[in-house]
Amino acid sequence: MMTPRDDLQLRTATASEYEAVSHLLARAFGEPYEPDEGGPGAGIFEPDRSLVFADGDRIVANAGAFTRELTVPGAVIPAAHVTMVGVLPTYRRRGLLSRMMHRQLRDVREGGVEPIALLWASEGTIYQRFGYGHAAQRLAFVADRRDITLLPRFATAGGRLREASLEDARKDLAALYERVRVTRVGWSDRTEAWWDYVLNDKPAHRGGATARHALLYEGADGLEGYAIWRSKEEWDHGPQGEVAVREVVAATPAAYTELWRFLFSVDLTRKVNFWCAAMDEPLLHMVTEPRRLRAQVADGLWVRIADLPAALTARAYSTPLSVVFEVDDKLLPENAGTWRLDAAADGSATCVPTDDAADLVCDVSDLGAAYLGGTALVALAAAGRVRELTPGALDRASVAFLSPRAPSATEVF
Ligand SMILES: CC(=O)SCCNC(=O)CCNC(=O)[C@H](O)C(C)(C)COP(=O)(O)OP(=O)(O)OC[C@H]1O[C@@H](n2cnc3c(N)ncnc32)[C@H](O)[C@@H]1OP(=O)(O)O
Repeated sequence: MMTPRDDLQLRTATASEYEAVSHLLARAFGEPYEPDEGGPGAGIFEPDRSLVFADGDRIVANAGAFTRELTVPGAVIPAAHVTMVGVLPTYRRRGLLSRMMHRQLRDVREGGVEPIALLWASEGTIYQRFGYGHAAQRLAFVADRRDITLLPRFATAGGRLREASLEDARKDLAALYERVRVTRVGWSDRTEAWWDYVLNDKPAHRGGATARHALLYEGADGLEGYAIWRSKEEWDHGPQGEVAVREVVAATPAAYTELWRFLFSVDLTRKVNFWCAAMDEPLLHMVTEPRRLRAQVADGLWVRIADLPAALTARAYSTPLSVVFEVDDKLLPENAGTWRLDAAADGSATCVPTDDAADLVCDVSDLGAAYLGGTALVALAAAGRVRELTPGALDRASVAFLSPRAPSATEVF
């Protein structure tokens, strides 16, 4: 590390500093800076949760958080959605990120409302040192649509597809998303300001593709699913266009089938690109040759337990469980120690300090990784991260922590 900048003071931002923070982030990410005064980014900015370092009148580092709900196994909970983290290139490796992360986690914990923090990492290597665990992987695929055939059992389901502009469809999209997101672990709530942000489709960001369209599927009882997508024209001895899928939200299997049947059949296109399919993506079970989806595993959500007993009792478990964890947490020592977690069949759970002998030994990042029910404790044990002291405890805890459907993430925040 270069000489630490202990002289710089950490403080929260003011509302008028949004552009200065955006400018800093553009520099840190190596992106062109685009003023967004009054734009969708400004609408979701939470200055009082934005921790900044200023050197004189220049903001040189920022770490923010959004106040949102997150669906976790069996519950919807408040969770700090950590975001907009950046340090100016000439201030890097002087400990500024570390100071922001320590303060942010302390604030989240002492706020007493959000038992966990979560984030998307620009690089996985950054956040594990602060106790984040990899909680939701995703699948990204770019398939040649000519290779993708639905199994014969997926005969046309009936219903109706219609296309609409994002603006016209917005109310319908929001209503359906709200219905579905509470059933999907890893999905966050969306206020009106969030819909402005999610549906923002600046021409400069389209890379030569069309505007985004909404594709809506209606069954006998009304709207059952939608997709947001765009296409890009390309020619090379014939049509080579691409369909880029932003999100697919379906309340019924019929909606899911018909939306994807359409997306895999757009005239003059060859490639279908979807970057945030779930690890248990249904398409893998719907097509004749799953291999041809060419799906690749990528990281998605990283979770940090801020308040261990609050977090472990906020979610539900797949089976009743009684287990004693010995947990290490260097950054938030209140989480460290030996805890008994009891989960009952009715979904309630208690988590209290105990003097009983531990069944399992782990780091707080392992509980973060397991929190959404997508990373099995048994896999973390195989990796040498979780240690079993009582035979059988690992399997029992592992099964209880798992979520029936894999957690997934719909949007980078
Ligand atoms: C949730 C989000 O917003 S993700 C976006 C994160 N931001 C970016 O990727 C933008 C570009 N990068 C940056 O702005 C900065 O390099 C940051 C924010 C990643 C790191 O900020 P810094 O102030 O340099 O971090 P800091 O000096 O506190 O480093 C802490 C430790 O992490 C390590 N570290 C920090 N960033 C990285 C990295 N990108 N790769 C590897 N190690 C890293 C440092 O080497 C240091 O290790 P040490 O404790 O063993 O010495």
